[in-house]
Amino acid sequence: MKQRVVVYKKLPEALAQRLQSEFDVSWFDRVTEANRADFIAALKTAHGMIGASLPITNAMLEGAPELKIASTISVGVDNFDLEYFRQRGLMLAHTPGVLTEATADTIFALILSTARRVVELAGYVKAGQWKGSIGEAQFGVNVHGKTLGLIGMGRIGSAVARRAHHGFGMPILYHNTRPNPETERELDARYVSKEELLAQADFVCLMLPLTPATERMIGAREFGMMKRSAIFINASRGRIVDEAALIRALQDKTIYGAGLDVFEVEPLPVESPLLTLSNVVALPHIGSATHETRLAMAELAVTNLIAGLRGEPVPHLAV
Ligand SMILES: NC(=O)C1=CN([C@@H]2O[C@H](COP(=O)(O)OP(=O)(O)OC[C@H]3O[C@@H](n4cnc5c(N)ncnc54)[C@H](OP(=O)(O)O)[C@@H]3O)[C@@H](O)[C@H]2O)C=CC1
Ligand SMILES: O=CC(=O)O
Repeated sequence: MKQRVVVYKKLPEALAQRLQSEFDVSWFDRVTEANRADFIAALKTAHGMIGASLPITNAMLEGAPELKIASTISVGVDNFDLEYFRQRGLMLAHTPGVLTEATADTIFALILSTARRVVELAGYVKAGQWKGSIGEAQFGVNVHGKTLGLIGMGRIGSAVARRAHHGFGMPILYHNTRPNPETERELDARYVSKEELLAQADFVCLMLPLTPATERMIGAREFGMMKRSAIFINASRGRIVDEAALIRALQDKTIYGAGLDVFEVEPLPVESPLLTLSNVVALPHIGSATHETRLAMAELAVTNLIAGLRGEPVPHLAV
């Protein structure tokens, strides 16, 4: 008998066929309130599941006694309770590496567009407000030569630092759980405490996983420690930041601006004050969203899933 798989994100046709040829598959392009009960019912007999962008609760998995592996099409694994996976002996696979460069590109887009007010001023042109030569009211701030502070210098953080160091001559400060001497040598980066980083950096960029230790790691106290000219960049997870404190810091001009790809609640509610602030660039969680990268992520996630179900070594296990 074929093993059963539940897919909860639309997959490219070739990958869908790869799964279909080997497994008995239940397909959900995405899970909504309308089909949530069907999704949970499908899990009851599933051996494997693959998808993204959906919090998978322990209650959903309690009803899935045959489950061996969940394969997420993301590097972040915060949609799962890792301790539950460990206790049940379930595998959780993810997609590190293949999205590193695309996500670093997005972060650099946020750095540049926030500092140079690209989105705001493109809107000014489109609105027909460009009537004469621009003046100080439209000036931004330099990126080249400014200090980049990275909280989280892992795969993506290092790729951002490489762009900053080699392309923009930016001195790099970083803060991890521990120093990384190799990265320091390669990028001439300096390991500092979180407090020193917040006080010194012109751009404070978060590139961390969301974990119990990082949840709400940045709040009013931390914004208060940043330079008034600092630009805050977050493309890791919204819940690492106290969003109400961020909004206050931006409204009060405690900091200069923010470039954000992630939010406490996604999609960002249309009534969020963040959308009314001209010193904010807000993106719809597009860190890895290029055709090439999303395909590579889906391919890796399918490879992880198939390996797990065949009892072979899984290339990228988070648990
Ligand atoms: N916006 C988007 O679309 C995307 C967002 N992401 C997010 O980015 C995150 C990072 O991805 P990636 O770079 O591949 O992950 P890595 O594991 O390579 O890097 C994470 C870094 O965070 C550091 N870190 C973890 N916990 C702490 C802590 N408590 N204090 C200080 N530093 C800490 C780690 O330091 P150490 O090595 O010392 O443990 C590590 O250097 C993902 O988990 C995901 O949430 C990823 C892709 C796309
Ligand atoms: O947010 C995206 C991820 O891959 O994690």
